[in-house]
Amino acid sequence: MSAGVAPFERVLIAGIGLIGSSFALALRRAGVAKQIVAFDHTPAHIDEALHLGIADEAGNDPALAAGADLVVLCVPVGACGKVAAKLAPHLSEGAIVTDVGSVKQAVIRDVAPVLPPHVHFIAGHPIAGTEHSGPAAGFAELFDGRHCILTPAEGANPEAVARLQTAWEAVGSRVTIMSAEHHDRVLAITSHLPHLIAYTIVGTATDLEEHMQQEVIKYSAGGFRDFTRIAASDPVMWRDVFLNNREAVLEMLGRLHEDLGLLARAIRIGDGATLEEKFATTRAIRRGIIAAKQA
Ligand SMILES: NC(=O)C1=CN([C@@H]2O[C@H](COP(=O)(O)OP(=O)(O)OC[C@H]3O[C@@H](n4cnc5c(N)ncnc54)[C@H](O)[C@@H]3O)[C@@H](O)[C@H]2O)C=CC1
Ligand SMILES: O=C(O)C(=O)Cc1ccc(O)cc1
Repeated sequence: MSAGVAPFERVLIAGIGLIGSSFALALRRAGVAKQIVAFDHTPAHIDEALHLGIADEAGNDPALAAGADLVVLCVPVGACGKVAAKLAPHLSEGAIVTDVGSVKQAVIRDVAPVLPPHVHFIAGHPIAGTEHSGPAAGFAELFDGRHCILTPAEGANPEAVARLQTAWEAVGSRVTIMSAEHHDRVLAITSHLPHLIAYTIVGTATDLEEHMQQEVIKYSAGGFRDFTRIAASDPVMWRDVFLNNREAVLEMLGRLHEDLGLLARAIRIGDGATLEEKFATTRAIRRGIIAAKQA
């Protein structure tokens, strides 16, 4: 049991994929959930969650939410509103409802209005994941040492926010609280745009003629390999991220276009000083990230 954290009686994970199953396993590891139940619409995921011992009960009946004091929406961003509406009639008085979606303003827009007034909705996003999906991809250590951002609405119940924060800390995360708008702008540049670039570059390479494709695979130990890992991420999840964080992603994409234009010009006119200066700056940023991780 995690020191000082009162366990939840019944935790409902709605969407027992990579993040849902990892959270369930991490809660178990921390001993902060007496009972874990899974709600999902994929029969194979329900079976796997039971078979792998991720959940004590699992099914596609929204009444599974009855009696839960913590409900975690772990479905793609575009499905959060629909799933919350299904669970809503079964939610207990005082339950904390949260989510793990990669976009926050759209989830809050879709979920908050469909919930009854007797629950506490606090949106959240663990900054931890992989390119894999489904219950079998989950692991208890996923959130260890990783950030988790909570974006409570103004006027959210402070005890509920604190309780949710202790749950994320119990599973190993470092919690930060910020506005949903700020979250969406920060994640647009740090996560959403990098995924868009990876999907694009792998797609562009694949469009090249057959003999080049073989060479792409053969020499993919270079930087391209990292892009292929990211570009293997779940298509539905990422479709929903881009459709639901449209404004911030398009703003960052515009800035990227401008910077790419400057680099293209420097290459065309042989301006080595500009290229070197740019690359020296980005190297310092990378080293700063590594140093901050080690601190
Ligand atoms: N994959 C990643 O690296 C990260 C994902 N996230 C967020 O976590 C959420 C879940 O992502 P993953 O766990 O990666 O996805 P996943 O594809 O592994 O799991 C999603 C689960 O939700 C179920 N589901 C989908 N729509 C449903 C519906 N309408 N009703 C009931 N069940 C439904 C699916 O059957 C599946 O079991 C997404 O919102 C994503 O933005 C957050 C951080 C990292
Ligand atoms: O696998 C990777 O490199 C990731 O970037 C994982 C990830 C994907 C989506 C998120 O919202 C947060 C983390």
